[in-house]
Amino acid sequence: MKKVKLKVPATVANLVCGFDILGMAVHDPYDEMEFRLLETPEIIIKHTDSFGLPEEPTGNVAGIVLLKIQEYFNLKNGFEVIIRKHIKPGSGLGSSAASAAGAAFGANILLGNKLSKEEMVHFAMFGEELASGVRHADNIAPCIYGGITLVKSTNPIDIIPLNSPDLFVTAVHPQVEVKTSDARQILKKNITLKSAVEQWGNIAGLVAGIQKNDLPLIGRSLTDVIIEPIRSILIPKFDKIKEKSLQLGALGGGISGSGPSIFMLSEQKETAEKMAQMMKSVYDEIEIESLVYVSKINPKGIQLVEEA
Ligand SMILES: Nc1ncnc2c1ncn2[C@@H]1O[C@H](COP(=O)(O)OP(=O)(O)O)[C@@H](O)[C@H]1O
Ligand SMILES: N[C@@H](CCOP(=O)(O)O)C(=O)O
Repeated sequence: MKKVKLKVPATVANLVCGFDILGMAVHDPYDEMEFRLLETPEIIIKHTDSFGLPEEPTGNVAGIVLLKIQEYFNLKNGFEVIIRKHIKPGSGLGSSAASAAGAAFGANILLGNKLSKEEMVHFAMFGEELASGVRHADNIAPCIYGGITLVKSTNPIDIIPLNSPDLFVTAVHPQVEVKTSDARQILKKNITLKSAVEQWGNIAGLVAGIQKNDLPLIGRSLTDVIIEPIRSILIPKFDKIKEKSLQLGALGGGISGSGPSIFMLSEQKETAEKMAQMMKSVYDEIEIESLVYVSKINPKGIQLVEEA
């Protein structure tokens, strides 16, 4: 019986302007996943965390991904997965993507690395479909590839790994739940050509800034005229946190994924830590509990920590 242990990182999707196409992996928080290949065809999911997530394979994003892989390879084997989740579900930090991407990655190692990264993304997207109703890959891709990725297309899958600037990421997760599925439903289905043109400018500017390591360009491209004005209404003190972060020296930032987490990028650790303190105190003032993370962009993504 083979065993694989993984460290699966949180991800920040959208990077403000790149709805459903841009994302980055961070070092903290991360989930731990342990896989065993079984002689029998069952899929067993166990959670050793306290989030009360479904353990039946069809209700858990990891289970769905494993079922699809089992079906694709016509396997007689099954899988046992033990998940210790530290990325809170509904945080906007890619909690569902971590389990989905981790499942594809872990199963692939147990099966002798038969899948390409694109194929792992393909299977992991079934997990995102279960969580949010949509097969988006902007969290899954950076989880699997590491660093910052551009999802040029999901059909066919075309993932462009971008550079990983050496930046700090401060994230705050106020303890109000925003489900990705709900945060998608409130979005407008149509946008004006004027706002599309503005957004294209921001996305292109951000990708150019990342590739050229032009930090001021990254900062001024972290602007969203389409999604943020609608979703930020669901996040208490969003404007205040953004304004104060910029005053403290953030390059820029905004909603992480579909929220409620907010992330900010900075060059200096000191700035990142000051922002974390400020974010916590803003939520303390209004008696909303919050979790704060000071981390860096994670160029590697999912890490294999043990194989036996
Ligand atoms: N293994 C899992 N990890 C995280 N969420 C899961 C898992 N399995 C099922 N879910 C469901 O997915 C949803 C959380 O996903 P989502 O709203 O996208 O949160 P996040 O933004 O943190 O990824 C919840 O409804 C949760 O019950
Ligand atoms: N592009 C998606 C990203 C969702 O990220 P999550 O971390 O909130 O699951 C969206 O914005 O809906």
